[in-house]
Amino acid sequence: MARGTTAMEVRADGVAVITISNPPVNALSLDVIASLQRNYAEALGRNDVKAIVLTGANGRFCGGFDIAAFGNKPKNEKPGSMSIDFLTDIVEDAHKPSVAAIDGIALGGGLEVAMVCHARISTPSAQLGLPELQLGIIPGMGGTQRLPRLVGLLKALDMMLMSKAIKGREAHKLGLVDAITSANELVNTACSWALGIVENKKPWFKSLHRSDRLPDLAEVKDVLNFARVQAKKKSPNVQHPIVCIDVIEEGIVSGPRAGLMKEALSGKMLEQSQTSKSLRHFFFAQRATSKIPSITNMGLTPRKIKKTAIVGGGLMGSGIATVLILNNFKVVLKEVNEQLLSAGINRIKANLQSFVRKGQLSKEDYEKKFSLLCGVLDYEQFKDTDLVIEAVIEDIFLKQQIFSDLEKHCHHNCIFATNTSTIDLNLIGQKTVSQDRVVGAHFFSPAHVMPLLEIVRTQQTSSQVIVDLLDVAKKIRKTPIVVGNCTGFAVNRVFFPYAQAACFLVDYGLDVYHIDHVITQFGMPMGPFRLADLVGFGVAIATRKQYYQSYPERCYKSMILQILLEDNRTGESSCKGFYIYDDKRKASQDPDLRKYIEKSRNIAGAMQDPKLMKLTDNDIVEMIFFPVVNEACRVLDEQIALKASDLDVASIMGMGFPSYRGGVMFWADSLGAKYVYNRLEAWSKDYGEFFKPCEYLAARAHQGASLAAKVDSAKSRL
Ligand SMILES: C[C@H](O)CC(=O)SCCNC(=O)CCNC(=O)[C@H](O)C(C)(C)COP(=O)(O)OP(=O)(O)OC[C@H]1O[C@@H](n2cnc3c(N)ncnc32)[C@H](O)[C@@H]1OP(=O)(O)O
Repeated sequence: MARGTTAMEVRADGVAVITISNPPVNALSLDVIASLQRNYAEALGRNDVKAIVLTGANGRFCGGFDIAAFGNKPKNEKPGSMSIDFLTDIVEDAHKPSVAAIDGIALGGGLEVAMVCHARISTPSAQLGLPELQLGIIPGMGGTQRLPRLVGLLKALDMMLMSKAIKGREAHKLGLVDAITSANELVNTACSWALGIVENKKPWFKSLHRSDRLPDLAEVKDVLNFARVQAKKKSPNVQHPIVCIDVIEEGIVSGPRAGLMKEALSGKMLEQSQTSKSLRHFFFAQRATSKIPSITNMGLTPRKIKKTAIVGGGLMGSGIATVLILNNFKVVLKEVNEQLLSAGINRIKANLQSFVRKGQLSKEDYEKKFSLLCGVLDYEQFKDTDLVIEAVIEDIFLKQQIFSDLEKHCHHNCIFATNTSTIDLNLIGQKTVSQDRVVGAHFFSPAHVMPLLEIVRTQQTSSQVIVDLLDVAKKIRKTPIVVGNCTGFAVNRVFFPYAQAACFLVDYGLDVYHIDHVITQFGMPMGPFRLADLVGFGVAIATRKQYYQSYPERCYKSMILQILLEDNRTGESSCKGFYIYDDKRKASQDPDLRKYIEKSRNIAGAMQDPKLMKLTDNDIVEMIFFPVVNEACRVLDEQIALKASDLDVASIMGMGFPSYRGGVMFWADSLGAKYVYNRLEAWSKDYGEFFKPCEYLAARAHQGASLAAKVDSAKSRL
């Protein structure tokens, strides 16, 4: 079956309107492109056609090249056949003008095709941008050449390197679109404009030949060199931002046709890169998380959540309240006394103000959002809430008490969610009879910033409650992953061996700061020891205990955190942990750390291991992350997570795993299950159970299958 098409209608006034139709975003699939080429050939050949208007069906111009089709392009495709031979030589150089009529979105290839047209008309709210760098590629179809010529070099760099879209109104001010009109008038306005070009009443611009908005060559060099330095600083492990800058430079220095050719050749090379494969995987993986078999395909519609409540105004509770009011939910915040309540409300104010400072919230909106919040000390206001999120400390008895109180004060459809990060939900809901309404809503700290929401269901949680929470996640702009119930759920559980592996290496002779350096070079926002400082040793030790209890056979029990804590080094909050911190929270290495490490090594009875002392940086990365991959395999085997790609999304959005490696499972698959298995197996012989590969991994290694391959034998916990 064809993936989309275009349709052409020739109007009585002589304008051929070509409409791209490929739901849901009118992506340029290979079928759409072939159909567009046929329509153009016909329109240019017909005597009754004076001009062409290009538009998209159902209020969406075009979401760009079909991302799923990258792997399907003909292998021997001539470089530039689309961007030069068709778009430039046929469409832009045609003897009949084309006008793009843009509503909804014009992204990537969508905007590129629009820029080839001789004018663009847009609705004020349409989104225009070249977000290709997010996919590990550069704008193709002439995007690198035409955008700087239409909006100027600085703005074009900002839009491309940051993958930033702009609205129609701003695009008009910048000159990227020629006129703004309503959606109803769009096609008619575009047709009149096209006829205006034919009659010489409107200019016949060819974007590729404009140079009036480009700076002189010396300035171009300066601007691009500065952009290169910034790009290397921001993303040292990827090459495509630098390639993008080089391609832009080629077009300005050697002329746009040379630029187009370099763009085509570089684009082809980047498409095949591991970075692009990883980022494309991440794109689809994010969209797949909310498709839950036997839940989201059962015809259930989400109930309307009007009023929410949070129990506990600490760091997590106030962060969750912030994200809810920011997205227009009414929030009742409950605390146990005036002092804690006002501390919670002040935290929410500070969170909102940080959005105002960044220009993401106007002062007026600040007041509007803040008015959605109501602080309380009892449950009186809970009677008409539709969703309660408990966010108190990790104390099972306290949580049980709160859940039985909720049952007394809330209506019988209210959802009872807990933000616990580790405690078994069955225990939390044990004292209620409403276990079908008990669910985990695990936000990541800071909740108003981190993009992931882990939705935890027990065997009793109703499908309706999951559908409701998925809808809330969408409304508060979080990516949800739905997981089963166990200690640590999916995200924290998968990552518990991360810190333990790092402590193991330190006990056996490696340097804390070297490990953190290697892990940040790999692409994590911070190393495991810097992260432990940030989380705080009190919390880290408490959660570690839960893992020791639940998974004793595969925990590495280092004493280092305990030893530091005993000397009042609690992490960043006390300005002393593995690092020392100045009053601006800047971390520096501490030579004194050595004495604590020595103590930990003595307790562990660990000797400097000559083999470990020879580890390369790559070995260190693998020794820290392969146990994580191993635990992820167990989580999949037990069907705590439904698919490997959910764990990829979770590792990127919850733990900061580099997106350009595709997530922890995709990365492991790029190395091969067999390789991961063999290394873990060898380490487990030398260093014990902590590294022992699980059955799921062993089976895949032996079968030569990928870690993402479906599991048949697993026992579901969902
Ligand atoms: C040659 C060129 O230079 C190369 C390119 O053009 S590369 C592509 C550049 N374009 C992009 O990066 C845009 C990517 N898409 C998006 O940002 C967003 O999907 C959007 C803003 C267009 C729409 O967002 P939203 O309404 O929230 O819908 P969203 O859930 O993201 O997408 C709807 C569906 O369209 C699919 N989709 C979106 N853009 C797509 C694309 N360019 N290709 C293929 N599928 C796409 C999604 O996978 C999703 O599929 P599903 O329903 O089966 O899960």
